[in-house]
Amino acid sequence: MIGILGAGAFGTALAVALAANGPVTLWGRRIDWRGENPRLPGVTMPGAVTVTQDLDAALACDTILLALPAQALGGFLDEHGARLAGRVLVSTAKGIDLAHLTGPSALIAQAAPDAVVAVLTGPSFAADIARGLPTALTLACADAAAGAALQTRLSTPVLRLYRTTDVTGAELGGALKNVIAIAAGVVIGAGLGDSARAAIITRGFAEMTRLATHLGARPETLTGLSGLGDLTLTCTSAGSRNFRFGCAIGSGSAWDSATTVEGAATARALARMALRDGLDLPIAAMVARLAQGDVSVEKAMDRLLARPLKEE
Ligand SMILES: NC(=O)C1=CN([C@@H]2O[C@H](COP(=O)(O)OP(=O)(O)OC[C@H]3O[C@@H](n4cnc5c(N)ncnc54)[C@H](O)[C@@H]3O)[C@@H](O)[C@H]2O)C=CC1
Ligand SMILES: O=C(CO)COP(=O)(O)O
Repeated sequence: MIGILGAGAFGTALAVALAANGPVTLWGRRIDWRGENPRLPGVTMPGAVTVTQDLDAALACDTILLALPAQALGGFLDEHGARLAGRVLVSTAKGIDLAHLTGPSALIAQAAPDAVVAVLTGPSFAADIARGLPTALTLACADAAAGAALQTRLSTPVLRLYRTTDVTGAELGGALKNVIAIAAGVVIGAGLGDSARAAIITRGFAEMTRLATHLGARPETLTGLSGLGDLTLTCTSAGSRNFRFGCAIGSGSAWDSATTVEGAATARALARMALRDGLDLPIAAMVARLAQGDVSVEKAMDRLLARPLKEE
């Protein structure tokens, strides 16, 4: 049976989609809604989904999807990680943990060393998945046989999973694209135009590839759904919270800090990793400063444009 931890927009959307394959237990720490999750308005839960605040019910499942935000995952695992032993654990968070400078799969593997750890990522808005719109994702698992079994188990007629053993590449693609989506939003919010956005996407992709391959990812994973695919979606759609957050920075508009924006903390993590490893990640470093209000949009653009001219 499938359990999902985290009854936010994405956990709820996955529960709705996977209910097509059988019963699903969806756990949230505070379920103060019935029938329709306010984080996913207009979506009714199928009968095959049990929504619960009882963590034991979800932990009784053999396959568990962790749909908590990246910066919340470490705390959750500190408290409950030992109880995840022996399960198949699928991370869906798209971020780098600021405290440990690692992706969610490493945190999970550390908390539950004997578990099979996989990553589900790729271009997919929760609202699209919940509405049953066709979606293609990447399922990454270092254990090829376990990955193939999961691929079958988590695919539905409209949710098409492609598999890879490159967990590092798949996970980093999903985390890093959020940072570039903020940058793309800043460009659009500040009225700098579509040409500048295309430049940010392309140079951002170069940064993503530089860091991911440095950390052991296969370059071709970055050009797949989890990298280029998700980068394209989030840099071009107002459906993305990271992109909208960037737009708000660029236009000087207010932003609701309760909204999950994974790219802000991940940009800070990347800035630290760049320093640690001597890497050049100028867009990520600038996003980190913009997200914290440490630099104006004008200064950020001036600084990026004033960098020495170089080969592409
Ligand atoms: N919303 C989307 O379209 C997609 C989201 N994702 C990823 O899924 C992850 C979750 O995002 P969303 O569900 O959209 O966020 P959300 O903001 O809708 O929901 C987050 C949920 O996590 C819960 N939560 C936060 N801290 C917690 C803790 N310490 N213990 C237990 N529960 C906690 C919150 O109560 C909330 O229900 C993120 O990493 C995001 O990047 C991935 C693909 C698509
Ligand atoms: O990861 C996503 C789409 O693939 C969702 O993006 P946002 O978190 O920016 O809304």
